[in-house]
Amino acid sequence: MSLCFCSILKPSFLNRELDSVSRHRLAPNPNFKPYQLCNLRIDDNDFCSIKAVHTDGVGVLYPDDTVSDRTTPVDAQPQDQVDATADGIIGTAMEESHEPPLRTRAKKMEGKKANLKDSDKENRFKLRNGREVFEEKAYLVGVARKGDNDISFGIEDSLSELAQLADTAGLFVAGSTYQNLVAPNPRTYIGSGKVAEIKSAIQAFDIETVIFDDELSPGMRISMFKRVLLPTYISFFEERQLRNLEKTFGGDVRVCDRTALILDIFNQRAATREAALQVSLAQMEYQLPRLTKMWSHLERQAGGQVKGMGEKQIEVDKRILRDQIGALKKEIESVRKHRKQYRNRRFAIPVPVVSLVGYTNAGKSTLLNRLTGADVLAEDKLFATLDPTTRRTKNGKEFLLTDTVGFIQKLPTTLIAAFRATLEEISESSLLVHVVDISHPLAELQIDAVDKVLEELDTSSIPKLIVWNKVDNAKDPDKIRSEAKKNPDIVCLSALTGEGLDEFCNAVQEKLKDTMVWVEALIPFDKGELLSTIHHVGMVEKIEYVENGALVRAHVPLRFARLLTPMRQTCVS
Ligand SMILES: Nc1nc2c(ncn2[C@@H]2O[C@H](COP(=O)(O)OP(=O)(O)OP(=O)(O)O)[C@@H](O)[C@H]2O)c(=O)[nH]1
Ligand SMILES: [Mg+2]
Repeated sequence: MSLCFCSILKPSFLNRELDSVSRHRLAPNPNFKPYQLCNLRIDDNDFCSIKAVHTDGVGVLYPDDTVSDRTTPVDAQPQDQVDATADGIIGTAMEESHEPPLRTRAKKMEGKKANLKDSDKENRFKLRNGREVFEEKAYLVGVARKGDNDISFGIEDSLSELAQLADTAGLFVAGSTYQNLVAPNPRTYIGSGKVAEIKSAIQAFDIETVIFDDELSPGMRISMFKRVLLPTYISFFEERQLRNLEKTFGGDVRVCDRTALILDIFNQRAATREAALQVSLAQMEYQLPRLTKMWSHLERQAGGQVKGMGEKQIEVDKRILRDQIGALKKEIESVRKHRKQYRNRRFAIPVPVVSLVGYTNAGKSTLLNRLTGADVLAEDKLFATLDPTTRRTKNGKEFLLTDTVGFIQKLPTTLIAAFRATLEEISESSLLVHVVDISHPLAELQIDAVDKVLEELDTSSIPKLIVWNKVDNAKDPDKIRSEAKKNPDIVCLSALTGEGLDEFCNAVQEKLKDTMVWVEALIPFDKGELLSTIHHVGMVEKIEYVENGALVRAHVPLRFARLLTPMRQTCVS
């Protein structure tokens, strides 16, 4: 019987040990019914049935290829029993504990260990987040577009970034390859010769996962409408690269693409409920078009006796998935409302908000920690930060600094869409600080990639300041420093050593001043608290104490200036 990794909600493509942790976070609502499709086995060696758990019943495909009714009731099995029999894909309802049952993990690992040579055993299990995790071997594949004159990442750079992503996801990169093509092969992304070469590499290196640098086509049916309007479409059915490659590589080799890898990292790293919900939404939206034909194996296996069943099942799955997407969107909306209320409360005290944006690993969190004494995770891994953190700066003038999720080239649009709510922080800030890792050989391309995302987020009206970070790590720091001096919008610093931080704070103040309005107001003595707020949030030029109060000349945020209206004497904006 052929196996089908057809889990709708299989949250992690790679490190399954962490799956349950994330899924538990996704179940804050008891009415939020989880369901997965999973491969079950009855003994240690053989898969005996494919079981589909739905909200209204279970469909089971037995070894003799007969198909049960979908309304077969679910056997109430203890969680750990089911986990132990599933092929690494946990297939039952969520439980309260964040830890997968110890017995299950031990059993899964024992199985893997047993298949390894002694020399491999010690090296393949790594401690991650206090847990022993099996480190899968990955092989990376890319396509260099011939005649592509775009100023973008070269294939080798793109593959080395993919290797960093794989490392962040906890994979061991055993090798990589690429092919020069005018356009990716619609059936298999790469040519047949390359496919054969990768097959040999899979055997030679004992590869478990092959990762492609671009998003592989899921195999969507092209509608008649598109066919008529867009005759350049290659065929009636867009080829299914992912499934074709899986079939070709065969066995247990998993095929995934850059988007799936990024989603997996996000899934592992989502630390708050909002982030977990957003990642889950992105995963479902990524999965939806990939459900096509997933069930066609049922028709084949049933000898064509249940013609149309696969098609029907896809529709059912899609409907369920769409319902889940709808429910998730509602949950995200309610979390978002909460966040908005919090933001509004924050706005009541009109301290300017400065958002740190930039390419992943540029040093945003390190800068936030330096300036605010926060303790945000900052490490040499991609996508260390997923949730925005806002803190008040400690030195000199006050402003709120917000750390945000990093960007990357080829950022999946599903992810941008899912994180749009979080990224609202960016579009509502008074100033954007674009943090660049100036020591990175591809700094310029990274700047372009970030600018592209910022454009998508419609931030053109917000003033920007550019920070050239990691100057301590640059090949020629003096040259960088003198280059930066030539441009008033650029500050050169090192968040690690502290060099240039004062200049940075001054530059932020100058930029913020441009966003403020000039006021001259007479503050009565009994409104002393207004005077201290002006000191906090604005820039006071002069205070004169006169008979009936303090005459203040200052730059203040527009919202605060409105509060001062009754007391203003003259106003030049
Ligand atoms: N040499 C040097 N290293 C730095 C500097 N700033 C940050 N780093 C290092 O760069 C790595 C990434 O820093 P983070 O602050 O996590 O980067 P980030 O932009 O928040 O990354 P994401 O959250 O993944 O988007 C860490 O290992 C930091 O120690 C710097 O000024 N100099
Ligand atoms: Mg960060």
